[in-house]
Amino acid sequence: MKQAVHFGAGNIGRGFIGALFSQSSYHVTFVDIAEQIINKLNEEKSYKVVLATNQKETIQIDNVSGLNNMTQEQEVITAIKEATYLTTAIGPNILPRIAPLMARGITERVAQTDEKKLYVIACENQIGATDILKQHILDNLDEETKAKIEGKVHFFNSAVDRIVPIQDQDSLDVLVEPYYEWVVEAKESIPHVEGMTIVEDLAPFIERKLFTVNTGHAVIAYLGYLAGKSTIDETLADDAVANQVRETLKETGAYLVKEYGIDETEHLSYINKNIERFKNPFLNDGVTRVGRSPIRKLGPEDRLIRPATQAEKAGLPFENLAKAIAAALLFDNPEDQEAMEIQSMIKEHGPEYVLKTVSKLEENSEIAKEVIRAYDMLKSNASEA
Ligand SMILES: NC(=O)C1=CN([C@@H]2O[C@H](COP(=O)(O)OP(=O)(O)OC[C@H]3O[C@@H](n4cnc5c(N)ncnc54)[C@H](O)[C@@H]3O)[C@@H](O)[C@H]2O)C=CC1
Ligand SMILES: O=P(O)(O)OC[C@H]1O[C@](O)(CO)[C@@H](O)[C@@H]1O
Repeated sequence: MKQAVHFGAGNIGRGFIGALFSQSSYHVTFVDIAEQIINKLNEEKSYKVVLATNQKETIQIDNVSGLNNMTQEQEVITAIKEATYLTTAIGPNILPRIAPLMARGITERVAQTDEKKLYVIACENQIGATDILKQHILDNLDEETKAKIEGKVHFFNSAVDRIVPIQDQDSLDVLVEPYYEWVVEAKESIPHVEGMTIVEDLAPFIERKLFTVNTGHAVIAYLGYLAGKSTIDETLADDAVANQVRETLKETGAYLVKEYGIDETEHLSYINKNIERFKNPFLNDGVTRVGRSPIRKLGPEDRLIRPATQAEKAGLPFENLAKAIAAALLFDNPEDQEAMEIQSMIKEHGPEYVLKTVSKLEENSEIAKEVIRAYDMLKSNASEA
């Protein structure tokens, strides 16, 4: 049986990428630090993907097992030696931590005469995530191995799109939305995986996805959090928020249409389709999950700042994006470490400092000024409420 090794047995790992491999007749070895999930995978050897619809249709996922990367390093290395695919859905910040073990697996693999190719794909909400992972892996390889991986280990960037909320931790089963899209940039033919779409140039796909699905979602999450709402669908039921999402996505849309020559009418229907996805009441998706890790989300290449800076460069409006950035600065969820770090920075140095150090916006740039205006307004509205 063909083998896939997937790092991250969480929501996207089990509910999306691992499930597609299993449905494509691969055995999936999930690698994770969560001992409870690994034990369950090895005991139950299967789980269900449950679609978040009225009927709650289920898909049986078989041929799965688990390894703990902290306590079973040698087993992970052996699994990498035998795999066709090596994938991740672990969170962008974790990639540097798993790269050394991946590098050891790759080193042992290419030391053999085996010519079988290995395909590495990071499935994260980040532009160029596989390139970033590749660099971390290369940093952990000796010169001889670096030369040997040429033609044997292939790295492909990808865009992953499926909403998978936080799950009941007692079960391996995963509730997912029915929709999904997995786009992989490859200039050659690669082993077939059900549901994987191959494209030659990922840039329009990942930017369209990140600056529509993820920007729109972030707007709802941060405004919902400020309004004391707990879920995305509950927040979106407020017409003022729905309007704000639409206006923000018009701004990202104007940039995408200009940059990639995307058809305007088609893009409008893509926006509408995504707003409908956010309304799914069966997902019960928390605003704190969608807004999680605001330092990452306020990064210069992420879903809020990049479309704003790109819009500014293109002479397009960015006022609604500025409001979304301001709302992110007010996300003070005590359970979220990054939110707490931002709040301490604001307390000590003011919001301008976060925009300068985290978002890399120039002090007194038009975007920074607009964000601060919106921040003051949202803050005073919140204190009056
Ligand atoms: N949940 C969603 O709807 C979507 C998530 N994504 C992206 O997929 C990635 C994963 O997200 P989720 O599956 O939601 O997160 P998750 O938190 O459900 O899963 C991450 C898994 O990684 C494991 N992990 C953390 N640190 C580790 C380490 N050092 N070594 C081994 N395992 C470790 C955790 O135990 C967990 O099982 C993120 O980059 C996210 O942005 C992309 C599209 C949709
Ligand atoms: O997973 P991240 O990058 O923290 O952001 C949450 C976002 O990712 C998703 O989980 C799926 O793309 C969305 O639900 C949301 O926009």
